[in-house]
Amino acid sequence: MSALLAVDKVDLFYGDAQALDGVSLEIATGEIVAIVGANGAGKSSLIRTIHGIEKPAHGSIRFDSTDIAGWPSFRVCEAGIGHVAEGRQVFPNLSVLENLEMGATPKRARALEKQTLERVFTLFPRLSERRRQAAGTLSGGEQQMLAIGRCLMGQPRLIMFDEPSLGLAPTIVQEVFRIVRRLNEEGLTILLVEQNVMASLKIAHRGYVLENGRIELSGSGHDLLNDDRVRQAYLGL
Ligand SMILES: Nc1ncnc2c1ncn2[C@@H]1O[C@H](COP(=O)(O)OP(=O)(O)OP(=O)(O)O)[C@@H](O)[C@H]1O
Repeated sequence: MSALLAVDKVDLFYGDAQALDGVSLEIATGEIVAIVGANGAGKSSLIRTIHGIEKPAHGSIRFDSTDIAGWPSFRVCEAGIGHVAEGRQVFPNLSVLENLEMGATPKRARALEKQTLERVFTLFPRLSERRRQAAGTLSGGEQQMLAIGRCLMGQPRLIMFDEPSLGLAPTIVQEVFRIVRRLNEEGLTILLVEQNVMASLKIAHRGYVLENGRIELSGSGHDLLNDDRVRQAYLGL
């Protein structure tokens, strides 16, 4: 397996507190990989470290064979890693269209802006209908679609989703998972952090279980769904 992203022995500290402890994982081109873990296990910290928001104390993060550990976020983004952050981070006073345009910051994305915008509007017709509307007046589900659309505008090769279904109604949650799967079918590689463990392992090719900042278990989505420890701790079965 040739890894698109390879995280190797990454340690992250907040002051004296260690949030990631020797974390290693790989994602191959074309995979959906899920990260599962309890509140505070370090899932967001992992995504934020890959994205250059947090700086690891040790370890390497190789994307397409280049070590990007410690790079600032804009360079990580330029390299082709997109991040749909927790909590639907849209600019509430800007229109849908302006929010989308702001996503096209990497150089190669600017050149393709028109085509990508059409792709986003095909994927999310509601955003097209509401392109002049202020983002802050969209429903929660529409804001999540906008956050995903804005990320796509940056032409990423890998998208990291941090809790994309958090706080959304069940039908919208299904829609979010459908979109994640569709993006993957269209060729995007995906790292998915979700509190909806059942749904995320169902669509994931592989998954990792993170506990107290350490990877404790890994396997195919199917094997993890059938693992007694996962079933007890995360599925309440
Ligand atoms: N900016 C910060 N400063 C200090 N400690 C932090 C900071 N961000 C996170 N932590 C701590 O690091 C640990 C991991 O937090 P993180 O948010 O990565 O976990 P998580 O698995 O994403 O949890 P959740 O599912 O609740 O979002 C927690 O103990 C948290 O309190």
